[in-house]
Amino acid sequence: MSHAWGYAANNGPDKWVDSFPIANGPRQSPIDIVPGEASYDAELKPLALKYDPSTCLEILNNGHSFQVTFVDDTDSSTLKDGPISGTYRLKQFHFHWGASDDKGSEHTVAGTKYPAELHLVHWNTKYESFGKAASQPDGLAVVGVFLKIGAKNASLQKLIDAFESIKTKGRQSSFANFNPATLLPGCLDYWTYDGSLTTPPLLESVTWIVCKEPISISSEQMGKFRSLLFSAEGEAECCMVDNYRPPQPLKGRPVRASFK
Ligand SMILES: O[B-]1(O)OCc2ccc(NC(=S)NCc3ccccc3)cc21
Ligand SMILES: [Zn+2]
Repeated sequence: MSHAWGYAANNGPDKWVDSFPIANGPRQSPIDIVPGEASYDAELKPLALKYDPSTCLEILNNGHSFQVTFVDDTDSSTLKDGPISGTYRLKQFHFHWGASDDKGSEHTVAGTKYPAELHLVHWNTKYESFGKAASQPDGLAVVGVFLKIGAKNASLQKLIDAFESIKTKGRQSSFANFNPATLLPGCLDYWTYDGSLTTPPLLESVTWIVCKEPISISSEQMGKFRSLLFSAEGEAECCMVDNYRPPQPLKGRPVRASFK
């Protein structure tokens, strides 16, 4: 596509294949997770997540979502065990959400859409950088967490309190001492499968780890997510909503469960 990719009718998920043919590849994400068809694997280990809040660097609006980025030059914030081998470093986390509470997540569970989904992005330290890892079949591991409407979430509120400084595309501000572990559900049971980035370049380098248990977000907090803008300052305002790719064909891939 001549213009940058996005989520509108003229540059959205159905158009991405024009510039990124891998969009029709064999291991694309997200998928619809059908619990009854996932196979319990007793060899799957519990997730070993170790996050150091001092590695938190900044919060930014990249025009597709808002993202919190981390210093990833040491093994201070890592993911180990679970379905992966070796050490993966936390690079960033971001969210996908809908214009209304009946949609917004990328993964779905037996067809059920959640209002939002968190992605914690980690890269395999057997490669020298995120960029190098992102092109390798075992390069990335992303923990997905569903959000459901309920009680106000104090941890999400810390992110929301920074939104006025990143309302428009390209804006960023320093963001320190945030512990991503406070965004995880109490139970870390998960489904896992081999997939891809869900945004261009759609690279097929992601071991997906999708938590069964959602975290809560209040309706008011969801409204604040929807007050961010896809558009840059001075452009016609375009609310940042529906920044999710719909489920893609499973193409025979196994989905394993860490729980019975
Ligand atoms: O599918 B996701 O939305 O969730 C998981 C995830 C991880 C990363 C991205 N995209 C990034 S970091 N692009 C920049 C980039 C991509 C590739 C090489 C360098 C730089 C999107 C998603
Ligand atoms: Zn994502």
